[in-house]
Amino acid sequence: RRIEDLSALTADPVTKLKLLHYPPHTSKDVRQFGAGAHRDFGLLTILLQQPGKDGLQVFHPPTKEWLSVPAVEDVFVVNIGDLIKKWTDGQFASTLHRVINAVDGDRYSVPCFYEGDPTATNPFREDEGDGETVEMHIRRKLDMSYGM
Ligand SMILES: O=C(O)CCC(=O)C(=O)O
Ligand SMILES: [Fe+2]
Repeated sequence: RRIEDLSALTADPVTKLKLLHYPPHTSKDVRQFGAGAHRDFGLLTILLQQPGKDGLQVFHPPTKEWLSVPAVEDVFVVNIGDLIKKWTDGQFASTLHRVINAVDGDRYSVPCFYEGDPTATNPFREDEGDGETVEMHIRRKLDMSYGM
């Protein structure tokens, strides 16, 4: 499909900006994280980390290792979400990631979740796939995570 065909996806997008605060990590419990392992729901997440406050880790499936993503000044981390994974039949995989506030003191981060136009359906396929809209997808993911 042509790139212009993606315009339905970006016509009137829903974006969420979260301001996150992770207190110092004091727990000795290895099962505890600032944010447990998850994949973001939507299209793309653009994440600003506080410089020097490492803590974000992404899972690398080939080696089954968790890799640290350094928090570098003026650098954004871009995460692929579940919606892209679904719409590209897994060609672009959503990253499994988690946060542990490893450095002393508080950690702040600012993720921006770009979900796309809630009425859009799969723009990568002529037949629109299963017809699920962005809104239906996000609601389904919220239901699964929080029983909403
Ligand atoms: O705080 C971070 O670095 C990542 C936050 C995150 O993964 C999320 O809010 O979905
Ligand atoms: Fe996330």
